[in-house]
Amino acid sequence: MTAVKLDGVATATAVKSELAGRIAHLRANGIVPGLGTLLVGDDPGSRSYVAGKHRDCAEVGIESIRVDLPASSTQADVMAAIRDLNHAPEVTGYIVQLPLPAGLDEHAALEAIDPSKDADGLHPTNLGRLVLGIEGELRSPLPCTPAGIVEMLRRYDVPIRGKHVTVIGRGLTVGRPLGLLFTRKGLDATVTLTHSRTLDLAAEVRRADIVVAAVGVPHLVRPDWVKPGAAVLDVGITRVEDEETGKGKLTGDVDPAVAEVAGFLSPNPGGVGPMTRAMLLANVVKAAELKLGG
Ligand SMILES: Nc1nc(=O)c2c([nH]1)NC[C@@H]1CN(c3ccc(C(=O)N[C@@H](CCC(=O)O)C(=O)O)cc3)C=[N+]21
Repeated sequence: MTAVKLDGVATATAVKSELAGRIAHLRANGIVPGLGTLLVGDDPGSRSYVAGKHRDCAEVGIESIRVDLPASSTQADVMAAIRDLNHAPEVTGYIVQLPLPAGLDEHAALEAIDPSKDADGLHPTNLGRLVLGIEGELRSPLPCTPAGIVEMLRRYDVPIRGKHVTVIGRGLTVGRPLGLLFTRKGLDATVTLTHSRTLDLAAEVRRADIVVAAVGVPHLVRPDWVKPGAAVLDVGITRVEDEETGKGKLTGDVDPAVAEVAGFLSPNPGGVGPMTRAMLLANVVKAAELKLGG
């Protein structure tokens, strides 16, 4: 058996083309959506992610505003930049690129974001609304990677209700909010949220209909861990050296041989990453529509 590929590039393209129409409607009504990014320091990975977000915005008609601070910035510098973004009228939503350089307080930075401009859905108010599980159309942004995973599963008609989901990793941006999202009314999955102290990870993965691996351990998930036919989403990414060429390359958390057992598998790169970026754009559009009163 070979798994159906959960194609994040194609699915993100579909999401973006749907957003383009909504953006045109906003602009016709005098609202120009604008995404701000705050990048502190010069980590090459973070720089390239931020550059990608600005390219995505240009593609769909969202303005983008880039704020870059040096690695030597103090907490006060970061907080001042956040205050400016909160007040900038052309910025309808923004993100603080994580991780911040060592020594800076990420929680303080996230808490200072105006929740109505929180394009990542990581402000405590928005995470709190996710915990509260407000029914119906959610009026607050969802964290982008969890939202992208659910959107991808929906578009491939992968059943979720009543299914067993095993999430590997309890981090702020993926595992922790994903557990909350999958167990909400309407999605109704049963979730096992695992982490580095889980005693028998293989057993927790074997019982899952949907596996989400978000830890950054290359090829952690082995084919003999996966229930035949399960959907496997490979989120974690690690830069490793290619043994033959000596060049850097990206490796996911899932052994590629899992494709022989799984029913659905997201490649990495080309899977959840592009969906994360598409959902960031969706959050910006949603926030701008709320401004319009939609
Ligand atoms: N405030 C904040 N919000 C984030 O959403 C956030 C963050 N900080 N810090 C870092 C992580 C990581 N992240 C990725 C998004 C897309 C790809 C992506 O599109 N990757 C491509 C490959 C890109 C490449 O080649 O480097 C792919 O999977 O196909 C990767 C990683 C968002 N993050």
